[in-house]
Amino acid sequence: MESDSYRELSPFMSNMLSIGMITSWLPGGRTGIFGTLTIFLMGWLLEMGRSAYTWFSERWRFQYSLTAEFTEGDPAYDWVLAFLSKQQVWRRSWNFKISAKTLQRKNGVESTEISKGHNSENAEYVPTYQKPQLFRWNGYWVEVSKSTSMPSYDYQAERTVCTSTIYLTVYTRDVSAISALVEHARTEYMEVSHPHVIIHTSNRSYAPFYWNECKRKPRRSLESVILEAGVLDSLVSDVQEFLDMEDWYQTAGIPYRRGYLLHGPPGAGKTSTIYALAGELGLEIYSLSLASSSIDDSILAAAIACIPKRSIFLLEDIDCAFSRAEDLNSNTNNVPFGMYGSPTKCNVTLSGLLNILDGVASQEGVLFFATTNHIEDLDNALIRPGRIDKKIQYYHSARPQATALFKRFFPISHCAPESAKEGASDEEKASLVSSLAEDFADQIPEKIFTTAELQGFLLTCKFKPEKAVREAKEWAENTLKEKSELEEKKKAKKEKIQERRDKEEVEKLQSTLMKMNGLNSKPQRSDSVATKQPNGEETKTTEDSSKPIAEPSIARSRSRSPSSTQGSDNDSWTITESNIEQDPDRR
Ligand SMILES: Nc1ncnc2c1ncn2[C@@H]1O[C@H](COP(=O)(O)OP(=O)(O)OP(=O)(O)O)[C@@H](O)[C@H]1O
Repeated sequence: MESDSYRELSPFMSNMLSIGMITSWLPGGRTGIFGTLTIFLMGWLLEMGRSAYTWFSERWRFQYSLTAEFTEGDPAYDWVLAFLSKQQVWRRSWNFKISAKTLQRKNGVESTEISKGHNSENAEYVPTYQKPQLFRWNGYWVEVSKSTSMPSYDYQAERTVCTSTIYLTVYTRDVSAISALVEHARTEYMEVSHPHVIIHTSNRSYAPFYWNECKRKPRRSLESVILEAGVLDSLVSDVQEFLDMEDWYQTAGIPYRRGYLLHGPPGAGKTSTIYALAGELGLEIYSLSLASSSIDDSILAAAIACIPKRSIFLLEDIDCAFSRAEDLNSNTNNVPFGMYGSPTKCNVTLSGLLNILDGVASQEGVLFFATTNHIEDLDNALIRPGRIDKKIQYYHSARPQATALFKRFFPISHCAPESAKEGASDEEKASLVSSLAEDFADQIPEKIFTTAELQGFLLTCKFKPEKAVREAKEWAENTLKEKSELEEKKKAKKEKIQERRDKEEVEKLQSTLMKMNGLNSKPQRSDSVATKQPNGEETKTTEDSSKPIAEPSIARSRSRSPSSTQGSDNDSWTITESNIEQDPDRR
């Protein structure tokens, strides 16, 4: 800074000199070298004063202030944004970034405050803090400023990205002021976030990794997730116990983390459970999909390294990563992308994931949640205790779930059954809804439909419980029919694919054997002996030229893979070279 002032001095001096020269020759100006020198001296004194002020103020600032830096992507960045919004620093802001309100978290200021009664619910006002602003907090002067990195193009996300950094300068020598401010910011952030569940995701596929997407969803109550009795309570108390027992884990020398696997049919409520749990316990979710080809072991390790303590790390549909390889290999040529057997490729290796779960790359104090529709496809090593500590199975909807869902859809506060008598009390209406719920459950075959399917049907009968009961049977029959037709189609398609695979495999093996035969017959030709005929002509004879080339037999065998704990059978093709073996010359 000091040297900068001196560097600035020489152009300043030459400017003063030229101004002095010009003014001295203007009409009425003081002529001569004396006038020029006076102006030059005055300018020089002013500049020296300015430099001295800068020098002293910078030294003072350096010694009596502390600056904290918060970079976008780090959770503390969000805390500080929420804190600044609460401090109303934006009231002195010159710049706002305005965008349509979406689920995306942007830490905008309260729209009602900024718009003073105008309807601005649809827009989000985010102060940019591009110019430094000073405010008082807890008896300290604090200055906020922000810088944004040069834009770079993210090829994966196909858009230009910039990273912002917020600087908070607290004018004090007390370091604890900064930590108090950060803690205060975090508490306020939790308060602001309370009505929502915050879900962080990322589409960055290169270093430095950070969770660059943040969404908020309205909190979902635990009661709204309908599961078998006791399942949710036991999960919530398990998670709560884990969060309360950090000391015990440390004393016992056990890694402080816990893994949960939620498995069962799609639409049974696995994701809903995790969101409701996060809302109940005030935890943030960091979610990744291993189905994305941009994620590899190093990205996964970096991702988990940036997750703060007491958060949920969610890997959805974990089976997509390591299983179904057979399916994927089989038919990538002819099936459109996104359909059965689509060529999605996961770059995360099983050992990479195991390392993360084992703690080599994992973060202490993080709750790991994985969901899958196919637990049978998962490697046993992945789900052994220590990596997955609690497994929860989800089922198709049973009768109690169907009735509970019906009651949740038709609360008497929102709809009165048509069949209720005029002037019926709330109790009477409630008991009527309960009996309608039983009638509804009578129409629905047990453990066939998922809760999501039942929810889809009930949505077509909003505010009309009687209609739902009337139409349930027909809906169930039609849906079952559709399902079985779909299953048939899928089966036929699978068989076709399998047939084609078999054919290709046979052709491949046959051509390999033909080649082997060709190789085997070559040395025999070289064994051919040249014999001289009495007439002097040389003739070549091959030892077994008369023997027919044996056709290999190809048979399909089923072998049980020792690594497969689920006992899945592997189809494999073997070549039975019985006829080759019988013929020692062919070896
Ligand atoms: N047990 C349940 N209780 C309440 N709602 C449910 C339940 N199961 C499913 N739903 C509803 O069905 C929809 C899908 O549920 P959700 O995403 O939780 O299922 P999932 O098991 O995670 O499915 P997938 O395996 O496909 O991810 C949500 O709208 C949710 O409200």
